[in-house]
Amino acid sequence: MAEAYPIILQNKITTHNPIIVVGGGIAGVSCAESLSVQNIKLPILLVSGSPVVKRAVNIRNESGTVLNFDIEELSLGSLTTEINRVKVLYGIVTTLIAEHNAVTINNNFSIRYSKLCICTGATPQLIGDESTCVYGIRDTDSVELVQAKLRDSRRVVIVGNGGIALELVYKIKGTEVVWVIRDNAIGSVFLDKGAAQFMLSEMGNKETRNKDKKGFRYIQGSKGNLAYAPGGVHIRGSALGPDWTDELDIDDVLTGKNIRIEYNCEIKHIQLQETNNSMVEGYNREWPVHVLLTNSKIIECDMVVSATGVQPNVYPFSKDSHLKISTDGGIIIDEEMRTSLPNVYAAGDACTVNWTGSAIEDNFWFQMRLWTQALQMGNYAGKCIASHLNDEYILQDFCFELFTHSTKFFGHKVILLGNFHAAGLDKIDVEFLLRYGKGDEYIKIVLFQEKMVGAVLIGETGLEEMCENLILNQLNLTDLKDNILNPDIDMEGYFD
Ligand SMILES: Cc1cc2nc3c(=O)[nH]c(=O)nc-3n(C[C@H](O)[C@H](O)[C@H](O)COP(=O)(O)OP(=O)(O)OC[C@H]3O[C@@H](n4cnc5c(N)ncnc54)[C@H](O)[C@@H]3O)c2cc1C
Ligand SMILES: NC(=O)C1=CN([C@@H]2O[C@H](COP(=O)(O)OP(=O)(O)OC[C@H]3O[C@@H](n4cnc5c(N)ncnc54)[C@H](OP(=O)(O)O)[C@@H]3O)[C@@H](O)[C@H]2O)C=CC1
Repeated sequence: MAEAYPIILQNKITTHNPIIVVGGGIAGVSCAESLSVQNIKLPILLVSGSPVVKRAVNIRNESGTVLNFDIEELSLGSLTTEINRVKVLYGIVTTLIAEHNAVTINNNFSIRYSKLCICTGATPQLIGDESTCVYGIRDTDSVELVQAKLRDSRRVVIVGNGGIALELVYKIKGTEVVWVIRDNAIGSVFLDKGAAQFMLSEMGNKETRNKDKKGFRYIQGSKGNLAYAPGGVHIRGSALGPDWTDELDIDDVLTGKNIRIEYNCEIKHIQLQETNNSMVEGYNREWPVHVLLTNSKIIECDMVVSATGVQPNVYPFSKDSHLKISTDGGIIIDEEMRTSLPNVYAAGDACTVNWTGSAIEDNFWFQMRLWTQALQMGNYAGKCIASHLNDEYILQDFCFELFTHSTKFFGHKVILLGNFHAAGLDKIDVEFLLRYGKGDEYIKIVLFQEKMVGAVLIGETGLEEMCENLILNQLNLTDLKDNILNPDIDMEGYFD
């Protein structure tokens, strides 16, 4: 292998082998930034396959651990002035030659590294391609393409039920949308059925049926939880077990918004008008694309947007058979961001964490491919690399103790904390506390064995700090849970 890829030391860059960071996304740039302030003498080289890089700026804490920041796009060249000590190279890493601690750039020349950090992100995992009128969204170019296509479209089919679909469905105006999801509620990657109902009732014109009392929702259960409405009206319900949302009925809420949701199905086949074989009799040639769903319906449309998740970019690194790849396609990393290859690290969407500790036990962090995690992982990878070079002990960063995500869906602020999905918990020991103010807020707190393990906070709830403290300190809430969401009691003040 070494013969096939002769190694040329890039003496122009350094007489020592640099630390090479591959990828100009948030993970790569934050890794380079983090390395630039560590106590290390080695040069730092950022290799990016794109001339435009992304950097997190104006980083601010919404509460102890909930982060928010803006994303700045800048030219690769300007990074050298923005980040001290970092050199840049516009090129694509085409081979990893781990036995020589080297990477090949553009199949042309190779550079040895002291340490390598792979931050190559992910690519949309699409159900088709442009030849079948299927489009995906990942970067600025793809957004522009989809926007342009949408402008000329009368009807679009959106498939997928995660972040992109949620944002797109909300934003599209003037084009009819048929949203195809394989679940029985929208936004299942981030939202439970109650939150989905909250979002839909915001968007649709139709009132939800006979479920609201004085502006708040009361859910029947069997354990005696409280559901509160803003303004202090409260009623005692009973247990909000994990299946409480099964009672909700959200069909057709979007009638009148030019959005139709096809639940519990997938796309089976896409047929273009040029094809002579029509799927069924009565094939309508007015529409260029005919989409056959697994529920046997046929949707006539102009285009399909596939918002169906991402696949980590691990090629060309995965050509090395010693690099362990997870079943989800990411490069497996340990607690100190190391891959299975010596001196090789990974961060951001490209990696898959293999850490012990889970939301079910005493750690409330889990991986999701998100901006915040790309930033935190890149930053921490820089610290890990420096500590290994200096032979120092490193404590895992605090940010990996609690999952936090701050975003906006359907125009509402959404904060997700800890095990907000109540994933993997024994149903018998789970309770939900709920506060629901129509159009205002939706709060769901997940208790497990009387302790808070997760929270969904939609709207301006002001509860993020209290919730994150209660999740982290695992206080027994048996005596407090009935009041924790009572808007008339200042629980934040109580815990101070
Ligand atoms: C449409 C959309 C909206 C999103 N919205 C949100 C949101 O609201 N909130 C949120 O938290 N997350 C959001 N995300 C997810 C978030 O964008 C990603 O999790 C994050 O940007 C990943 O950063 P990264 O640095 O790991 O990868 P990327 O940003 O994908 O960067 C990878 C970089 O590696 C480079 N590269 C790849 N291969 C090579 C190679 N072989 N050689 C050299 N360079 C290479 C690429 O050119 C690129 O510069 C969204 C994602 C999408 C697609
Ligand atoms: N505001 C935010 O936080 C945002 C975050 N993002 C992030 O960007 C990345 C890309 O977003 P997105 O593409 O929405 O990915 P997500 O991972 O968020 O969602 C993918 C969705 O597609 C579904 N899906 C996958 N394959 C198929 C298929 N063949 N047919 C039908 N449905 C399918 C999944 O269903 P199932 O769950 O059943 O597998 C899931 O609902 C993600 O990392 C996401 O977290 C994107 C936009 C906004």
